[in-house]
Amino acid sequence: MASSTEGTWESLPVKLHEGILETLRELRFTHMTPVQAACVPLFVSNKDVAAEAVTGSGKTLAFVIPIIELLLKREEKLKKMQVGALVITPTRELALQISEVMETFLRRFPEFTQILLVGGSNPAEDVDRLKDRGGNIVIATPGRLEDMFRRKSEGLDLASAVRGLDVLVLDEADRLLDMGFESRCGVGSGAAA
Ligand SMILES: Nc1ncnc2c1ncn2[C@@H]1O[C@H](COP(=O)(O)OP(=O)(O)OP(=O)(O)O)[C@@H](O)[C@H]1O
Repeated sequence: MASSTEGTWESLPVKLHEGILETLRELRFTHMTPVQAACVPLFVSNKDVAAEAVTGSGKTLAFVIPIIELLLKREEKLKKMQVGALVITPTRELALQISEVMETFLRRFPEFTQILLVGGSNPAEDVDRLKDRGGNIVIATPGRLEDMFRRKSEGLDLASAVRGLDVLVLDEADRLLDMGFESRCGVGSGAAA
């Protein structure tokens, strides 16, 4: 378990949505970890954030909570095929972990859908899932994500879906860059962890 600080979630200068605070109480996460205390207020205030922290320091929540907060602040409701947040992470295991944490918090925000796009399954199934259910929050590994961007002939226009993106998170950005991600995608604003 991550080591926590003296700061409670309620003590942040930016007030978190009650639905998020309720989930935190349910998880018995009373205090923030240092990386959460440093990142959440900046991220929620629309600042670009780059964080470096050791494994197990609570990085996941440092971006999962701001993603939901920022999507809640949007003036226009996200449509089914509109991606508001994109999280790119180097491995399937990390993507799955992030998606599980996101799922826990989204239980109180059923208005947002999330989709996990990772290798190891038939890409045609991901195309169908995306076309069918859409995804306001996409959690992906780089290879499968790139593949989904090339599926326009199958009726999936992911490039248009990400046009109004509010948040981009590059999880384990150093590993993503080692994988050659930089040469394939333009990196926009958001967070790198
Ligand atoms: N504020 C908190 N209070 C108590 N436990 C927490 C808190 N934030 C996160 N945790 C727990 O600490 C553990 C580590 O958190 P997390 O997986 O987010 O770390 P991480 O830095 O992203 O790790 P990794 O580098 O493996 O991705 C998880 O079990 C998580 O549920």
